[in-house]
Amino acid sequence: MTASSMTASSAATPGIVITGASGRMGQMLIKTIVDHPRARLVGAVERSGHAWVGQDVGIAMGGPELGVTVTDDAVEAFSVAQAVIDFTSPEATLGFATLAAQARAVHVIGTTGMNDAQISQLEPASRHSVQMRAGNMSLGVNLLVQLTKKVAAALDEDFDIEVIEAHHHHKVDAPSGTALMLGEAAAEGRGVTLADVSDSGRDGITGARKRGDIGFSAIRGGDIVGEHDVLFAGQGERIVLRHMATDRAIFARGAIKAALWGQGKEPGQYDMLDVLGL
Ligand SMILES: NC(=O)C1=CN([C@@H]2O[C@H](COP(=O)(O)OP(=O)(O)OC[C@H]3O[C@@H](n4cnc5c(N)ncnc54)[C@H](OP(=O)(O)O)[C@@H]3O)[C@@H](O)[C@H]2O)C=CC1
Ligand SMILES: O=C(O)C1=N[C@H](C(=O)O)C[C@H](O)C1
Repeated sequence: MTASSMTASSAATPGIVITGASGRMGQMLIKTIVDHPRARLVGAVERSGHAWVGQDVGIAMGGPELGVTVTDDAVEAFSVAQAVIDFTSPEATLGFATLAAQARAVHVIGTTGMNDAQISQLEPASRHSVQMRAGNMSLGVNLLVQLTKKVAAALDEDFDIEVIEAHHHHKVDAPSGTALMLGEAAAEGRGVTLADVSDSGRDGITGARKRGDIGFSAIRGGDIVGEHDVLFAGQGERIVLRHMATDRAIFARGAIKAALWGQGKEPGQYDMLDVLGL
């Protein structure tokens, strides 16, 4: 849909499709959109063969009927959408990027664990539609990103920077998308490239810590929603910047904010700092 062909209703309350509808974030997004005054749920996508396909998504979630049937036909679902919110897997997100671009729908990407090649493959789609990607959609983490940049810029390499993250035992990628955002921010503040100084997955006789490195550690356990510390460890003092998520609704609210923010914007790649104006 072009900006000029948008109906008054779609402009006021954009229609949103959720991919990975049965997932932890998929379900949280659906619940959050249903209660949102400025967004409408117009589609729920799951992969072919999933038990939810063909069922009303509200019923599948164990609640009241929502009038939206789960489909495995993303092309059809996206054709009536002004935005697609996508928290799935890297492979799925690459496919959805192309389809969202064809539908000229804003593509909000929460999926983490994408490698550099996969991130590059997203670019062609962003020439045709707005793409908003962030490893964390919460206001708090995006504020922490800015604080991390500032603190890293103020301190020299006498302070060792470590990013420590903890997540639930289902999480499949490490370091988390958020940890990487924080690492990038620390590197930017210090005026270095993260790839040159990143140190993750320490195990065994690793040798002493290299001055200037930015380290990553990952904890996985239970139902931890997401916790991130940025530690600046000096001689005789330590500074810790911390964010603790206790409810996935913070990510869902951020994603919906991004879907609304993207309406009528020029095609291109954006992040949550753009959305929040930070
Ligand atoms: N940016 C942010 O703020 C946040 C990002 N995330 C990220 O979002 C992603 C999803 O997290 P979460 O909801 O916990 O994960 P879940 O495993 O609970 O959900 C993932 C969903 O995506 C679907 N999916 C996965 N692969 C494919 C595929 N190839 N084709 C179609 N559907 C697919 C799954 O379907 P099936 O069950 O059939 O596999 C499932 O419905 C992760 O990358 C996570 O790190 C999470 C929270 C916040
Ligand atoms: O998988 C999750 O759950 C989360 N993933 C994101 C990440 O990788 O940082 C955001 C949040 O921490 C929850």
